[in-house]
Amino acid sequence: MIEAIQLNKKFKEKIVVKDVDLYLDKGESVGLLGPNGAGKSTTISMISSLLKPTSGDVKLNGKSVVKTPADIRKVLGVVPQEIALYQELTAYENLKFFGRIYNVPKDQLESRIQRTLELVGLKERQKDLIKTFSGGMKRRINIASAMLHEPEILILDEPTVGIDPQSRNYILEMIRQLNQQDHTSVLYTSHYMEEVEQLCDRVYIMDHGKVIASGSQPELLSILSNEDTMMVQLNQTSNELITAILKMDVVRNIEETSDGLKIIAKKSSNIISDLVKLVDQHNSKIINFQMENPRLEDVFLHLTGRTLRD
Ligand SMILES: Nc1ncnc2c1ncn2[C@@H]1O[C@H](COP(=O)(O)OP(=O)(O)OP(=O)(O)O)[C@@H](O)[C@H]1O
Repeated sequence: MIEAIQLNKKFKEKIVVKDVDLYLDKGESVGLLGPNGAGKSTTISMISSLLKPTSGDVKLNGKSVVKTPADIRKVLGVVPQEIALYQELTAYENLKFFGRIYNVPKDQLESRIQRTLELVGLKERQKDLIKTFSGGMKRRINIASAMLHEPEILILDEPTVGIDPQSRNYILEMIRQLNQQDHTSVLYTSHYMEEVEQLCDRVYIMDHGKVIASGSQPELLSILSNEDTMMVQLNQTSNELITAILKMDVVRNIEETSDGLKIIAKKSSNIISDLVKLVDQHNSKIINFQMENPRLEDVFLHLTGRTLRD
């Protein structure tokens, strides 16, 4: 359906997106996961024809979007990172305005506004001014405005940043429904691993402007098939002990979390006994030990040596 081919973007001499290949098939939910500044927004701006690539192309059903941007705008709804609403107008008035911009036929505008308000759960608040809404509610109206022309494809740029957990869950559930029940294709950017894990069939992991890994979640997790992730709780810990664990041959990473030490190590049969000995030498004790299932965050760490939030 949509295909990005060798997309590149330079701002002055700075390369911000490099050789990005990406596709989104009909009905799919695809995630673009990467830390701040990875180039996600720039990539989707090029895909949605808002920004011209320095080189490369984007195709919609085989036809160049760069040459004929009008085609993609008809089938695409874009929810940008910034909330773009008129604060002094009501939710209803905002949607009416956006409906006209998106060329929604006049005789369908009213029913589409009511349907999208229902979708985002704000029908009861339609007569209230936007300035009285919480950040999460504004975001929901922003999503509604991108849905008025009933797009086949929805692109969302970090739609849950800076909003309360309740609105966040609401938005995630709403996007899931749009994808699974209405078969809207979704391209979702985020630096929250959990959201991408929850929503997306396939994932592109971006870092420093490049796609560093892509595939279904099981495919991406298989990158870690030679590693074990374990959560270890100690009765007491010290910097010396953490440094000593990190120095163990098989240990690749260690992170202090609220649940204990998260240790990533090369698969080995004697890691547990070696760990017990080391902990003992430092006059500490393991009070809980658990093998963890690897997650997308660990894939990113494995590939870059950093966490998504570094
Ligand atoms: N118009 C611009 N001119 C110059 N540099 C830019 C411009 N737009 C983006 N950049 C730079 O390009 C890099 C990628 O930015 P982009 O917004 O695409 O990243 P992102 O992954 O979406 O991150 P974020 O979540 O922080 O928006 C950043 O270093 C950013 O400063």
